[in-house]
Amino acid sequence: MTILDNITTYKRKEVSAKKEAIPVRLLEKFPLFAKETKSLAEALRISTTGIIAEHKRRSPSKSVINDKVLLPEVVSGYELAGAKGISVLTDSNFFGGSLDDLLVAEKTVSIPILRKEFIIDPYQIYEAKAYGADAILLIAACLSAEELKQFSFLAKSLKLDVLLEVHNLEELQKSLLPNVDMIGVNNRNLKNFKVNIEISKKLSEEIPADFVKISESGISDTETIKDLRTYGFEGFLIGENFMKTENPGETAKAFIDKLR
Ligand SMILES: O=C(O)c1ccccc1NCC(=O)[C@H](O)[C@H](O)COP(=O)(O)O
Repeated sequence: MTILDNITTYKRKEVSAKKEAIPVRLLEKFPLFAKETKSLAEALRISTTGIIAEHKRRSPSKSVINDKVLLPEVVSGYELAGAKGISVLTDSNFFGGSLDDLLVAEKTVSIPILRKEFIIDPYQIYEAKAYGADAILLIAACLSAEELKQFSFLAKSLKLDVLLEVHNLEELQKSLLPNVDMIGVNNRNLKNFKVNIEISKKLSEEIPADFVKISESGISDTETIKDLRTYGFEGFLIGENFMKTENPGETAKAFIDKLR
């Protein structure tokens, strides 16, 4: 069993309980369901820095990263620092996040917000919309080719951008779909948690230019970003490197200033 197997098994139970508590027809009545979304992909395409800064309290690989800082301070600090998008982990069991985090982030910043979740059911896409997300993450390792097609279609019909995460060529090949805006290469091996930036570089040439290329995980210095840009990457998802510090917003600012 990998960590992804554990997470998705847990998610299936969680989602089935949530569907009972708040069915889709009620989610559709949430005020934010009618919100006009902002495109994360567009924001990255016109950006010179391309940072998506993540709110991440803890993780399976690192345990507690930072449970002291308050989310509004973190996300407003990220926006002030010049991040082009905010990623909010909404999983509670493994990452210490919540849908309330998404709501608070939506109220606090005006840049696009990615709901970082392990999506295994269309219900979670409706939930993302109802709680104010502008974009969702789909993970190729968790979904069949048919599910990727259906879930990305649903997201686009709700005006949400789609970031599709891959770890290898096989996953990439089933992910090049018309309703996908961004392809994210995850540098973290989810079997042993080792990070290897070479994975992004290796897969970069297989990603057609109509997708925004994003490199995810384990990025801790600006030299890596400058290098990844030469491979066509326009977005960089960074969590732990900012969150492990006392003031993630200030850390992000110093980081992003070096990229200008
Ligand atoms: O971060 C983990 O330990 C992890 C474990 C299992 C599944 C997913 C995991 N992380 C989710 C992410 O995609 C990262 O939070 C994101 O790419 C940022 O990574 P980092 O900059 O290394 O915090």
